[in-house]
Amino acid sequence: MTTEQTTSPPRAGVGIAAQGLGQSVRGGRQILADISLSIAPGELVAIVGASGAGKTTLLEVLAGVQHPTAGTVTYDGTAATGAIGVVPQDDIIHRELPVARTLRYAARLRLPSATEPEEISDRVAQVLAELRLTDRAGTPVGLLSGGERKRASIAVELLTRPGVFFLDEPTSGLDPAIAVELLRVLRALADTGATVVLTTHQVTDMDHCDRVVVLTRQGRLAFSGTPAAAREFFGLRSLVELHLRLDDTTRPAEWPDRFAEQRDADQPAGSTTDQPAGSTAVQPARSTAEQPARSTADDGGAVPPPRRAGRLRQWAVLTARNAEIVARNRLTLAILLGSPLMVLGMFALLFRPGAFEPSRPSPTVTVMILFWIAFGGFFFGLTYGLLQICTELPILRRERLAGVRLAPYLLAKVAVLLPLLALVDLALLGVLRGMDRLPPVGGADFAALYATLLLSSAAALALGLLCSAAVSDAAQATLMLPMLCFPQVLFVGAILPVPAMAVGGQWLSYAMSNRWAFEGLGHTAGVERLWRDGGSPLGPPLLATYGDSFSRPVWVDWLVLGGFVLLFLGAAWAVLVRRDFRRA
Ligand SMILES: Nc1ncnc2c1ncn2[C@@H]1O[C@H](COP(=O)(O)OP(=O)(O)OP(=O)(O)O)[C@@H](O)[C@H]1O
Repeated sequence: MTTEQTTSPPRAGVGIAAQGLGQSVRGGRQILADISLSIAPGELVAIVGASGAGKTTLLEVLAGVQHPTAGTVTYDGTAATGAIGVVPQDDIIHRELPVARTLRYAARLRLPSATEPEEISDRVAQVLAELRLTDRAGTPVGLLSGGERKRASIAVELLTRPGVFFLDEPTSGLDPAIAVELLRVLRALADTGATVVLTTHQVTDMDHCDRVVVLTRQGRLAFSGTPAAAREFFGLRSLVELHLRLDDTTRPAEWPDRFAEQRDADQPAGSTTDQPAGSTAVQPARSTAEQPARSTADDGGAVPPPRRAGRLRQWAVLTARNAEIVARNRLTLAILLGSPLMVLGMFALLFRPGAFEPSRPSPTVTVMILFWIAFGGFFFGLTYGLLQICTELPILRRERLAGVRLAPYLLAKVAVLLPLLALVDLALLGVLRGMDRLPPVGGADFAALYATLLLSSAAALALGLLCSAAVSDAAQATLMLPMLCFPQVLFVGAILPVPAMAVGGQWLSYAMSNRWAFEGLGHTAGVERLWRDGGSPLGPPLLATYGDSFSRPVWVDWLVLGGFVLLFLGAAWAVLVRRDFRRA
């Protein structure tokens, strides 16, 4: 670890007051009960308790990430949080990008659109120095050590210079020396005026903090005050024995009751948020005189909401970041482009040339060629989209909290994946056309075939994004694949013509984007004329079974496919909105 000097401009810390907090989950189980406490600006605070005691829940409620079922949280006396930094437990930043690039994208997403590039560079350099990561700036996040990754994760939130940080188990999984180093970084942050609240399992972390908030297994407040006061309150020489002491009672409610009694005795009537004797000595990390310029809330006004980048800027930044992630992940790129090329090779091996030859056409082969091209476009689009969101839900959650909007997020996915699909679709049609697996259509008709296929891929991409938004992980998304593909094979009208389907099937076929792609391709490829007038006796009877499938003008198919694109994207947006990244 380097020991370079850090520049830590003063911050406006935020005082937090919680009153009567309760949190219940589905089924009525209460995770937190009647928690009242106050945290002064510039304090470094550890929330401790046994596993499952509700530490993360309390942290998220204090941060405004979860809404409590009872009680209130105020920040400098107001309900508005202002700028806060939330650093989740998992290392949830993209692993492919170097640290400095990650911070640059994060800064462009989080800072107002008008921020000059030089200012962003300065801010990134400052934060790298502050978290002692300058010499790791060019290293991909995935290659950092655990402690460095944690600091990189904190650095992301530091960019906006928030007055309060919430960190969920920042020291978990770190070796003791690295954990101490990280706590020093957090101490330094608090010393610049920021309020820092963290959860921890490590009792040794407590001694680095100004205040410890102790929860019982039942999610009740057993204590809030200085580490020294905690030792006195629990009758311990060292806080190492705290967990044993908490469980060392036949009556679990004993500690919260004692704490409440002591607090009531020490506080003026009506006050329930302060500490008992011994803990009232807790001061902000800096005295009032030392406090840096405070937010307007100090003067009785509301903490101003954080300004953030506009939608267009967010879309541009997310698009650039997605493109860089894809470009840096060579294997992913090879799979994205390589698997369609393999399918193309299979088509070339499967289908003989000349099926569209007017003097001796092969009507059944033409159906299959058109169907499989349509299905190929659908399948590539679907698989491109299916893993996009579910594999980065924690990242999205974190970025939502930092003000990233869902429409730019979704459209940035489309902006990177659609050009790749356009390449693949062009290769598919161009190669098959060059190998005489398609009719020798002119430029305009080729463009029409391409437009149909690309729209079909776009609809499938949007469907993939929708499903990816709806599931919880990659395994669920993969399990959806057959469910999504089978109907797009069975109800398209290629294997069984639409007029030959049962009524239910006919209705269902309207909802299959692949049907419209298949029929649009057939119309442009001149299937109707070829079967009716070509030199195959199979043609006219086959055409009769397909009814008017290929007679519709192709723009109708385009309209329907365009409608599917909008419908699926809109639904993906709505699903993400409903997911409610703030747990209720
Ligand atoms: N949304 C939820 N639905 C149901 N139960 C939940 C939900 N969120 C948390 N819980 C439960 O509430 C309890 C407290 O969870 P929480 O994650 O806050 O505990 P914790 O003290 O941070 O635990 P750990 O130290 O193991 O991370 C746990 O038993 C957890 O299973």
